[in-house]
Amino acid sequence: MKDGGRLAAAIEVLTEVETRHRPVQLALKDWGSAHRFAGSGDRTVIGNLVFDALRNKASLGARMNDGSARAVVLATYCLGWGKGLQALSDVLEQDHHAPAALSPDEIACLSQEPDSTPSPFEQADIPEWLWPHFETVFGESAIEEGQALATRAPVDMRTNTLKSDRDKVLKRLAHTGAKATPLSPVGARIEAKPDLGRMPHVQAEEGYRKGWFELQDEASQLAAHLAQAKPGEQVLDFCAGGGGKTLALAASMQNKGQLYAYDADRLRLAPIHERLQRASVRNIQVKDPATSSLDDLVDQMDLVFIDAPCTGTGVWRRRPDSKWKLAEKALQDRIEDQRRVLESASRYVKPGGRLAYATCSVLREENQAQADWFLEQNPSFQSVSALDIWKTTLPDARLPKYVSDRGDILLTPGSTQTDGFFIALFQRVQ
Ligand SMILES: C[S@@+](CC[C@H](N)C(=O)[O-])C[C@H]1O[C@@H](n2cnc3c(N)ncnc32)[C@H](O)[C@@H]1O
Repeated sequence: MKDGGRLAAAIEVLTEVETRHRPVQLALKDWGSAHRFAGSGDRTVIGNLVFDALRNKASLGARMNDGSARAVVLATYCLGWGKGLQALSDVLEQDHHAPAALSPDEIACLSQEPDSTPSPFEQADIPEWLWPHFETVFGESAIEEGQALATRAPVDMRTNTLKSDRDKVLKRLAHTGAKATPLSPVGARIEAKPDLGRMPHVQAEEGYRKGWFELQDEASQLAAHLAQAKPGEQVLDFCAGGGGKTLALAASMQNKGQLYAYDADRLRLAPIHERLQRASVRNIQVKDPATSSLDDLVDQMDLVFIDAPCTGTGVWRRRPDSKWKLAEKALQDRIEDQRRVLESASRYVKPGGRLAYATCSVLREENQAQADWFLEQNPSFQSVSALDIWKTTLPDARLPKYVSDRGDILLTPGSTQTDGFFIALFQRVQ
């Protein structure tokens, strides 16, 4: 395929996502199945166009005076990827599979800066209703943080220290350009490639199959690290889902002590078994909500980890379609879910034990406000500074920018080049 056909395909897929509310990965897959002649290189470019158009939909829509799929895909190619107006015009005119040639209005928008400054939410590439929420959290950096959430994410991996070490993983992945992550002591990173670039499929690597590393963003690695699960402890991962944090906690525990993985949704737990096996985790009991109870764990845990259900505003780099689907009602629902989870999970912490609360959201309502609420409701818990643990256990890592008075930490793409992630720690004092 030439770029003209790829642009047409990207517009078709994006239209499908927006008008029929199809998840972007599914829409891309369906397009691929219906167009078998397209090679893997074509699919990569089409996918990159669709994802980048979604990431920058508000700013490109403002620039084009038109938020349609055609307008934002053409603007992605011309402006976002820096191909320029001439190259875009040539591509549209020389390929009969290409979308229609540029209109005079489109040429005008693509060739000159707009007369008026776009609104802050458009510059930040976030939904309008979320702008005040971003301002509350980030103040003067709100546009910058929104823009960082609209960039491509790297591929981050966590070394499974039960089976390997970071040097060995980096050596094995040398051909991919993987480098040590700057903050997590067990992380490896392949930087995002620009424009047409394709990211390597690291799950096909021998090291992955052997369980030497897991795919995991550096922020998630740091959240698990800050919880400080220790060998010999009794630890409950209360929202274990597919087991990303469970595996990191197990590695910290060096397979010693007892780790329990629970999730209210048994379907979400399903992938955990295969992952635990590949990673050689042995000190674990998976608690299926349909068949097992946690009653005997009440007041028994040294550490309970809550990777709470949330709006996912911190992972928009990876799921840009979710950015435009998020509704205020969903935020309210997640706030209620989080309170329910905090109330239930905290019952398992023993006197003197710890509770870790994490979300992949950047919104105050889901983060600091929930930590405030929990402390108000539960006088038997007090706050523990995650920042102090960062300082003592990550002495070489730059300090995070967004830290609350209590020492709760918010990581962001703009400040730590990670996903957006919040972590607060508590200790049960009585
Ligand atoms: C952010 S996801 C967890 C991701 C997972 N920890 C990982 O690292 O792959 C949040 C999880 O919380 C679970 N959840 C939601 N409400 C819950 C509840 N009341 N009790 C336990 N788990 C709950 C959801 O099913 C979902 O799997």
